Amino acid sequence: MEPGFKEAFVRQMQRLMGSEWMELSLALQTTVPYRGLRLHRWTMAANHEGRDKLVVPTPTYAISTPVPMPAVMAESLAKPVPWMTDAYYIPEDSNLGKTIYHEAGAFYIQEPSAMAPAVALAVRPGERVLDLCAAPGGKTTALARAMNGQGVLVANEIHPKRVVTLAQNIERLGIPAVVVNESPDRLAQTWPGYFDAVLVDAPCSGEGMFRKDSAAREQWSEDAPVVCASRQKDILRAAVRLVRPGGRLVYSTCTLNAMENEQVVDWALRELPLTLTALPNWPLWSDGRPEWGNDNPRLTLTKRLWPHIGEGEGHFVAAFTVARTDERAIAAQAARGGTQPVSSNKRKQGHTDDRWRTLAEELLHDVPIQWQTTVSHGDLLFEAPPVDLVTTGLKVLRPGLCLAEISGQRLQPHHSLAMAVHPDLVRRKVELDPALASDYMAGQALDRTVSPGWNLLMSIGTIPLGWGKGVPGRINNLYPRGLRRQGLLF
Ligand SMILES: C[S@@+](CC[C@H](N)C(=O)[O-])C[C@H]1O[C@@H](n2cnc3c(N)ncnc32)[C@H](O)[C@@H]1O
Repeated sequence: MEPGFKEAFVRQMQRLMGSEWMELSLALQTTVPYRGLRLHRWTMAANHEGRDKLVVPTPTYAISTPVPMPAVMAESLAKPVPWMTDAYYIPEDSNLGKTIYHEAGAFYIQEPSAMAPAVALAVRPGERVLDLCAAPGGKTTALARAMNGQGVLVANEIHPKRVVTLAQNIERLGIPAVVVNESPDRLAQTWPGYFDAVLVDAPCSGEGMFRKDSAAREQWSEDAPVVCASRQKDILRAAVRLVRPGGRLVYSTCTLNAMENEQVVDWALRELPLTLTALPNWPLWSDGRPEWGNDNPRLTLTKRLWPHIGEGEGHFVAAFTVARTDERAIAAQAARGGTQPVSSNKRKQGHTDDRWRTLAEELLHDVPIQWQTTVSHGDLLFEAPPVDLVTTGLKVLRPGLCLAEISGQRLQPHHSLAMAVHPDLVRRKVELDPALASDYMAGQALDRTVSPGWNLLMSIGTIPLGWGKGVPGRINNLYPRGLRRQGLLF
């Protein structure tokens, strides 16, 4: 038996792949896993520079305007990931994850093959998009980048602990998403046919991660693919109901197992109102195998990344169009105005909170329409959810961007607002050099003289880091205690 693999796994792969298993096995055991990152607040593209501020009104969210990556960082990113814009391979021992730039959401570290499902969903600004199995948020954050801060993005995670991590990543990357903690079935009952595009990055037996994750190898059992396939079908049944007629659904896994890949897709094509659509010809990805899924010839439209062939870990992706759905979905589509893009500033009517209005006017040159009223949730004030998204009765962690929090008698701007707001909207900013930014993220007060009493957006270049407050002789540090780290690199 090959070291590190369970016997039943080896038997299963030999049965499936024949002699090719030897190549895969060798690659899994003798080559290093691929690592990558996606630029998020940064871009390598030159065309984001020099927007004409007289013509283009300042967008509400920073995410709408990625900024050019510093040349010195760009030099270390030599090899692009071919299937994703602004994504690069990084060395296995890269310490970019320990830098101030990572903590500020300039990029997201993600295994390259895992970038493909968000590309496959091909979302556009203004769409209504759901990431149904979203934690820790790798794909949600890519979807948000593609949506440019426009439309409705909902990130759902069923697991109560994992949804907290999801919300933290969404905050760090400055994303104005709705975050929910529900079962797919409950969402399907509440939002029939609401979304233009739904991503199902399904829980799976994780065989594609065996090279990089010894825990995945140890946790695998012979039953896992059977249990996972049954769960995947349940999730897909619900997911289909969430998509508008004619909308898109992407199904992905990080397993090699045919039972969870080709066989689930073959089942979905027979049981659900779905047709497969072609994916781009990503370099070194292979077609799905019809012989592993009931000889269904359409399965060549699905894609696999094999760790012994492609430049990434194991992944499977299938893209569907939803042909028709139930009557509730058709009625819901008519009610929301067909396939029209949704305007991000069309929000439910929240409360007009005088304290928030005063704070917002003090902080911002111009208070965007969607922040003029708020909804409250305990001590927190949020932007109201999109106008046509029903959230009553759901476990909603974040109905939208968190704007402010009540602290004693006072209202303070929330860290999420600092991370999401477009810096050009903010009245008072303090730009830090990298060394000072590292001190700030460690929680130190900064020795600078500014007018006392002001809330200040601290930033590195134009990338926001958090709030500070002017007091005589220094800037008090409002970076959240739970996020502080000593010795971040720069
Ligand atoms: C592959 S992970 C998602 C990774 C994520 N999309 C990303 O890119 O960071 C699958 C997720 O599905 C969740 N999950 C597990 N069982 C589920 C179920 N029955 N319904 C929906 N989601 C489930 C898991 O908690 C896990 O967070």
